[in-house]
Amino acid sequence: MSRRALVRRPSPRLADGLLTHIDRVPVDLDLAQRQWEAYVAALQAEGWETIEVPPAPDCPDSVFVEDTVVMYADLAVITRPGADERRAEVTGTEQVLRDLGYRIAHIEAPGTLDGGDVLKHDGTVWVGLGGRTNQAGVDQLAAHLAPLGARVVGVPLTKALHLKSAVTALPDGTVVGWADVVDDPTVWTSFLAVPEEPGSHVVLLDEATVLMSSAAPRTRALYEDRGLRVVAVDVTEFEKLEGCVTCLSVRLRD
Ligand SMILES: CN(C)C(=N)NCCC[C@H](N)C(=O)O
Repeated sequence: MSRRALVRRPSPRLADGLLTHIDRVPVDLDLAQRQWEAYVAALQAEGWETIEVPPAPDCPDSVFVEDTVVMYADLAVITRPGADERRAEVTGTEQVLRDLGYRIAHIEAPGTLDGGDVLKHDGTVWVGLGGRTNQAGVDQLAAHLAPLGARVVGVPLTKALHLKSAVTALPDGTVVGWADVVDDPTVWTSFLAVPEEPGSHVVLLDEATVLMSSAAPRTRALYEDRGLRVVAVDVTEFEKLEGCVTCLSVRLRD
């Protein structure tokens, strides 16, 4: 199986990115650029080929490329972001995926859907509803993915920006989350509350390895005790903009 991931370098306007649940604090652009390069290098060191979506310098949040598409098998569902300010970001992602040979579908108005609201594991696709994603967006995603055998489940989300701001899944399907912002943990048969907010976001690099923020050392230890290998990266400048490790890439598996 080839392992490729989309990434998009930070805009010079990164510091103007949208904020919903946290207060604005100064962002160090040079540090953000170095952290992004280290994030890309970490993916590459783990055997992932990275493909850059052309930069979108006028879009402050464009580094958060995860929000522009939902990948499922050979299908790329291009999103319609819930924030007007982010709508222009999808064009570059669509072009790259088209050139790579993926089938393309779109979320259309009145639907809205952000990739950060979509958590996939083993044929089930949970979609956070209540922030950037609406019911029409969930319904359209379900229609696009049904022929591929996916089961799409809308889940309430009122306390965090995106579903993956609140929960992600470990390789064994355990859903890990920061309990304060999880509306209903009973959605998942196996839910594990983690001791630090940045620890609730993992990117699966392979069946035994996760990428996570270095700002959650106790959660890292918890994952290592479960037998996982952890790759940790500094993403402080993106965390200041309500981003996390998942938002900075889109994994393509085929
Ligand atoms: C899982 N997460 C959090 C994401 N996929 N995206 C983060 C986007 C942050 C951006 N400032 C915004 O407000 O859109």
